[in-house]
Amino acid sequence: MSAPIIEARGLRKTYKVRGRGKESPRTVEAVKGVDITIDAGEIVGFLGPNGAGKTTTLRMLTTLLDPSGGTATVNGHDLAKDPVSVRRSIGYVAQMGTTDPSAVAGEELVDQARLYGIDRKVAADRGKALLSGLDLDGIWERKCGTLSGGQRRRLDIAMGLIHEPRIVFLDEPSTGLDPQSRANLWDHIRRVRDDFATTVFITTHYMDEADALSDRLLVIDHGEIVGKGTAEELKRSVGGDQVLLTSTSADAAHALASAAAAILGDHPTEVDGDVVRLTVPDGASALPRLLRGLGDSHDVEGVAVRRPTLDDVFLTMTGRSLRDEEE
Ligand SMILES: Nc1ncnc2c1ncn2[C@@H]1O[C@H](COP(=O)(O)OP(=O)(O)OP(=O)(O)O)[C@@H](O)[C@H]1O
Repeated sequence: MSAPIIEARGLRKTYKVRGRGKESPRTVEAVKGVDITIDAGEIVGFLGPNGAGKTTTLRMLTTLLDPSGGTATVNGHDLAKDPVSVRRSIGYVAQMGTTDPSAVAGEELVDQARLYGIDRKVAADRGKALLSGLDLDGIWERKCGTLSGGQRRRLDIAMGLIHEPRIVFLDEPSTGLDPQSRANLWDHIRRVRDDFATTVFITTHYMDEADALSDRLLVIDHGEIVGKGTAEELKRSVGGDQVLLTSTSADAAHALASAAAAILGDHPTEVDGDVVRLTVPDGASALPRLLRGLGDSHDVEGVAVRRPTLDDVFLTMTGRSLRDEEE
C-alpha cells in the first residue's frame, strides 16, 4: 500500500478572540486534535454543520493557517517544515472563489498558471483542455462576471487545477447553486478525479452532496471527527434499515409484529398505532422474505423500506440533527 497522500495527527487550532469592551479575551477551540488519513485518488467528503471546524481544518491543510498543535503531511511534505512544497502540490478552491468579475476567463486561467511558473502557451493549452473537460467550451473570452453561478464554480475548479496538483481542496463548492447545477458540478468533480487521478477533499454541510459525491466521509462536529467511513458503512453503523408495515388497526398491528418476529427473528420492533416498524440489517432482502412468510394471514395495507440517511448517522453520533443545524 502506498503512503497516504494526506496524513494529519492531532491537528488542532485555537483562536484567541478579543473580548468586547470590558470582556476578557477568550479562546475558541475550533479544531480539537483531529487525525485524518486520505489515500491518493479518493474523493473525501468532510461533512459537518456550520461552525464545526471544516474550513479551519482545510485552511490548516492548505498552509493558509498555522495549526496550534499537531502534525500533518500533504503529498509527503511536512506542513510546518515545507509549506512551499505543500502549496505547489495542491489546488485550493475557496468558498467564494477567486475570479475577478471584470477579468476575462481565459486570462484568469493563464495568470493563475503563471503564478506557478508555467509557460504562457502551455497554460493556454492546458486551460482550454480543462475548460473543455468541465463543459466550459466557449467561455475563454467571456468576462467572469457574465457567467452563470454553475459556470463560475466550474471555472473556479479549473483555476484550482491549472497547475496539475495531485490534490484539490474544495470548500463548500456547491453553495448557492440550484439543484441541477449542483448535480452537474458533482459529475464534473467525479470526472476530474477519473481523468486526472486527482485526490479531492471537499467540505460540505449538505448531506446529499456528501452522500452522492464522496467515496469516503469524515464527519466533524464541534472540532472533533465523530465518524469516518463510506456513506454505506456509516449508515450501517446506526443500526440498519427500517421496514414499515401498515396494518388495519392497532390490535392487528400488534399481531402483525409478533408474526414478523416469528419470520425474521428477533429485531428491534415498535408498534405505533397501526404501523409496525422493524429495524433490520438489510431491508431490501428482509421485505420479500417477510411478505412471503406472512402470506394472506395478515392484512397489510402498505409496506415501505426506509434506509438510514446521513442525518440519522449524525443524529446517532451527536444527538442532534444536521438538518436543524443547517436551518
Ligand atoms: N478567525 C476566527 N476567530 C475566532 N473564531 C473563529 C475564527 N474562524 C472561525 N472561528 C470559529 O471556529 C469555529 C469553527 O469555524 P469554521 O469556519 O472552521 O467552521 P466550518 O465548519 O467551516 O463552518 P462553515 O460551514 O460555517 O464554514 C466556529 O466556532 C467559528 O466561529
